[in-house]
Amino acid sequence: MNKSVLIVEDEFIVANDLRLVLEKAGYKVTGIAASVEEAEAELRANKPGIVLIDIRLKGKATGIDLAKKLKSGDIPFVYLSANSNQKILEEAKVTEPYGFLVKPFREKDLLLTLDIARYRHQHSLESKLRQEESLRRVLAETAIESISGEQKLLKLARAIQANLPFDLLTFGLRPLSNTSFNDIGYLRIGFDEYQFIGKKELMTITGIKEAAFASMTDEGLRSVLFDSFNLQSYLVVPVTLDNGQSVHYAFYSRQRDMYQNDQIDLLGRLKNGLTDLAGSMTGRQSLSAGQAREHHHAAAHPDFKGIIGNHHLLLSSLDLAAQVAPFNTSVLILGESGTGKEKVAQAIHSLSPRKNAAFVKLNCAAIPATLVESELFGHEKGAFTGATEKRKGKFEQANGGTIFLDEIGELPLDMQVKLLRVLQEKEIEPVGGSSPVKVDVRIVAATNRNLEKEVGEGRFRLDLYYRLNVFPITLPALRERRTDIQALATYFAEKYANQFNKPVAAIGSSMMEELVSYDWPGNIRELENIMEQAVVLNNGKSDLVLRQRFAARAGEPTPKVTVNTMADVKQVQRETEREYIISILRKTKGRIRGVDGAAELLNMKPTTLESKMAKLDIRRQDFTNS
Ligand SMILES: Nc1ncnc2c1ncn2[C@@H]1O[C@H](COP(=O)(O)OP(=O)(O)OP(=O)(O)O)[C@@H](O)[C@H]1O
Repeated sequence: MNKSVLIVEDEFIVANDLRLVLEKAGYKVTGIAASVEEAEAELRANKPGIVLIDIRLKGKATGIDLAKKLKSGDIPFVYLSANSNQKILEEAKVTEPYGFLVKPFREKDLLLTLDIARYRHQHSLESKLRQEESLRRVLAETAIESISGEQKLLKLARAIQANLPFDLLTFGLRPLSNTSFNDIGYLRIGFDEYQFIGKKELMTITGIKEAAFASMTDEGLRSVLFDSFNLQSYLVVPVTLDNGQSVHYAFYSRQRDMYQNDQIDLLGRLKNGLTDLAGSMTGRQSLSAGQAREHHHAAAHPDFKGIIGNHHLLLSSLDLAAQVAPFNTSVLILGESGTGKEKVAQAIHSLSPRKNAAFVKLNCAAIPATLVESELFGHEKGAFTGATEKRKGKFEQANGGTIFLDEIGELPLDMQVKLLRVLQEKEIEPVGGSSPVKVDVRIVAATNRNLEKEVGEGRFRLDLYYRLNVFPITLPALRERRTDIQALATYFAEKYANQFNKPVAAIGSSMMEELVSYDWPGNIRELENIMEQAVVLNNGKSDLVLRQRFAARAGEPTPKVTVNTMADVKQVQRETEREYIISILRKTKGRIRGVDGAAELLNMKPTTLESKMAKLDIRRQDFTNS
């Protein structure tokens, strides 16, 4: 990106000061505008590398209005504001700024913010360009491959998903023919799994009768698809073939307002490739040639193995993870506790070229503030009392690999400054060390806090927030993807049955109903614990059942006294499990092994029971005389 800046600021003295600072630092100032109109005129004359925008300006339009226009023109911008209240931060956030400076700011903050903004823009642009390039290649290769139209559409579906997310992709000649309906499509059913939808499948799923196709209109078909597949938005790309025929690709999503200018522009740039592909699909190989169909039910993407679920919100997050994985870009994973942030961080590592190096985790909330620095950066022998030996910190352990900084919102402010330095300089300073050490580490951070709020309240540095927020991925709460609960519960039931060497029991229907309607404040971790407990307590002959009723019902506020935190959930489970094992041990008078021993009654291996008892603080001898 070129080092030119447009300043949009209505206070002349401030604007002039900015100009002097920027010019001294080697930037070219293309102009100073006091209002949105003036800024637009400046932009027409000169396209700057970056724009500094004051939020409140002369005239009716605000800096936020200008930002929206800059965003669609892909010009990066940084806000300047005298006020950092949360409401303004939230409004500004919607426009996805590259930085935010709170007045008054120091010269060095200004230059740092511009540096970060340029870095972010360059990285997001680079990865976008690389992806588009590879997509264009796939289109060209698929167009000349001699495979069926259905297989071609499947290839397109897989390749384009990350750039243009969809839940259903259809393809067909237009206008709809009343003699031969030959639309084909793919429904996304897993991360990399698609189900073919042809006329037959459509009739089965939607209940449309053969006769209805004769008078089917485009709108009629769309409304059937919307109802049957629970769709909320769509985008159609019409292309015209050499012979004058018109063909429509249609992308449908379960998310509202999924398709914006970005995607329309992308499709515009891909139009030639899509036209060639459409030509090859409607030409030699007819669409309904009846060739062997690839009903694609393959296992999910290998690197997302163990991440169960196919709700569209989860799949969108995994798309982002797959998209960013190959690059060194920092990633910020957001989501409530127990939603799978660490799992996704690991997947990003194993999908990256760093996969053979270390993945090192540090939970910023779990170490005392005084030890964070030496945990992260290591220390020299004698650096502080107790430092009897030189020790490598997490950054050095992760060299060449990935560091996962969990609960980044808990990092003390002085450590935030040091972390920012590592991000910029790519070097660390061990505690008590005299010289910095170069490290090559990719950072994936996670938090369940609202970082904007933390910034607004002065607990999290704005510059670090922007640097980490280069690529945010938000994981949905379990209650937002209830359709995945059954698959997850079954997965955990099998996992723990195998682990405890017990037969896999079915989940009783009333238990499943409760699981699906519960609000899951502890998300997947809570579900996993509940399933583990149900398996442990199962007698191996009947279905799994819930041992206690949930505290929080769907739609009802979580009662304060019972289960509020993960720790509460664990405590309740621990106690129930403990009570149950104790009741069995009372019956067997402390006998664990043999016929009618506690292990047999609980249908678990005696050694498993013994380790459970140790974990739950239960002593066998307490029951031998009772
Ligand atoms: N989609 C998934 N499929 C199967 N298991 C999952 C999935 N997501 C998470 N888990 C499991 O749920 C538990 C919690 O996940 P994880 O530790 O990744 O959550 P987290 O968001 O990092 O939690 P926290 O914020 O509390 O650190 C783990 O045991 C993990 O293996």
